[in-house]
Amino acid sequence: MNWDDTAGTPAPERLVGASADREDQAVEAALRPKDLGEFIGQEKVREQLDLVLRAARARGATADHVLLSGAPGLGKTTLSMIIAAEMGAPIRITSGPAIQHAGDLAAILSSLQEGEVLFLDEIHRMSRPAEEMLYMAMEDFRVDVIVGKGPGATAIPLELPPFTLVGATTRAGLLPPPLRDRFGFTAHMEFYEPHELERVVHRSARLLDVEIEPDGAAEIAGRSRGTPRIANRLLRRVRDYAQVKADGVITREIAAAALAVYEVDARGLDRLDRAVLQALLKLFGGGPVGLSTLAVAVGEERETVEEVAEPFLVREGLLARTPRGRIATPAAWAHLGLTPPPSASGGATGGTTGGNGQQDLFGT
Ligand SMILES: Nc1ncnc2c1ncn2[C@@H]1O[C@H](COP(=O)(O)OP(=O)(O)OP(=O)(O)O)[C@@H](O)[C@H]1O
Ligand SMILES: [Mg+2]
Repeated sequence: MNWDDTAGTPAPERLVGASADREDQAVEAALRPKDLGEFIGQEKVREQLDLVLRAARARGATADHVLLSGAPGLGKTTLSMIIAAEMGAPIRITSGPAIQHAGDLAAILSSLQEGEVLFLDEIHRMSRPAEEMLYMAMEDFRVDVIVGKGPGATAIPLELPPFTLVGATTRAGLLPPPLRDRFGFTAHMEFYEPHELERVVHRSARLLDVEIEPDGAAEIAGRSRGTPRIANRLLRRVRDYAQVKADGVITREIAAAALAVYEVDARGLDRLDRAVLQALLKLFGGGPVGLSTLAVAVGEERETVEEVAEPFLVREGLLARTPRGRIATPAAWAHLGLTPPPSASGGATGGTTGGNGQQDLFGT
């Protein structure tokens, strides 16, 4: 299949995509660690959160509001549930987009029990009026409910029981400072190290009753882009393969063969990622080349290349965005097993073409 075939139709969820697809949602509940001890990695966050929660418990108080920030699939929802469990408190789950009006939020807040955890996912997508109501609720455990309209409208103050707000966002930078400041504790979730993902894979394999060898887990972990959700998803696909093609046991060979079928390479790049790199290297000598040109070369939308493929390539140090265009790094040549031409700039010493050095055939 050529990438062009999918143009105009919604792209299927990528095997290495970080957001949850339908299948993930169905199985994730079963794989979620239930307490801090079971939560793998994120040492700093765990240690800090453990102190915050222990101290609150010792005081017999409600825990401070917590903001969880980090990329999709790193464990924000999981951690919010752990916070409630550790506090022995019930949890109410909602999200920014679900709260369109301040009244929606008032209804939720006024029905909270004392000590309850309110998990507000995608908190950066809340409406402005709701956000302002939340400021007061977080700080003073009080909301003003507006009754009536126009000049006759009155604000009726409503006391709230103390609660813990756990906000989650993939875009901490988008939160207005007054909101960010009202959290007592902010946890920045990092991408996981391969050895941590190996533990995630072993743990999930145990829960799914799948037999896996340490090398098999390492193979899956190395292709999971630092993200537990992807590790769990790859594990499921490898399990299928092991059952159909072998005796069900996941070895390194089985994991590698299975993921080759799904075109996820040793570093976690999929077909689109590799198509972008290949075009950059083979057609444009490693760049610099404009985004639009690169997108045309792989038969994709500009946005797809920029938002779907590039972030991981940049994070992996395979591609760099420069004012003159996209360039490949030496690691990119090595990853695709290609030798850079002697003139390849790699971004270090200017381009190989005239003008601004950018090979932009179609304009940007
Ligand atoms: N530290 C961890 N240890 C073990 N499993 C984890 C860990 N973090 C996440 N997971 C697993 O990864 C999956 C995704 O985690 P979770 O849903 O909490 O991510 P998220 O940060 O809320 O993602 P999103 O931004 O898409 O909402 C869960 O099934 C969970 O089991
Ligand atoms: Mg989540």
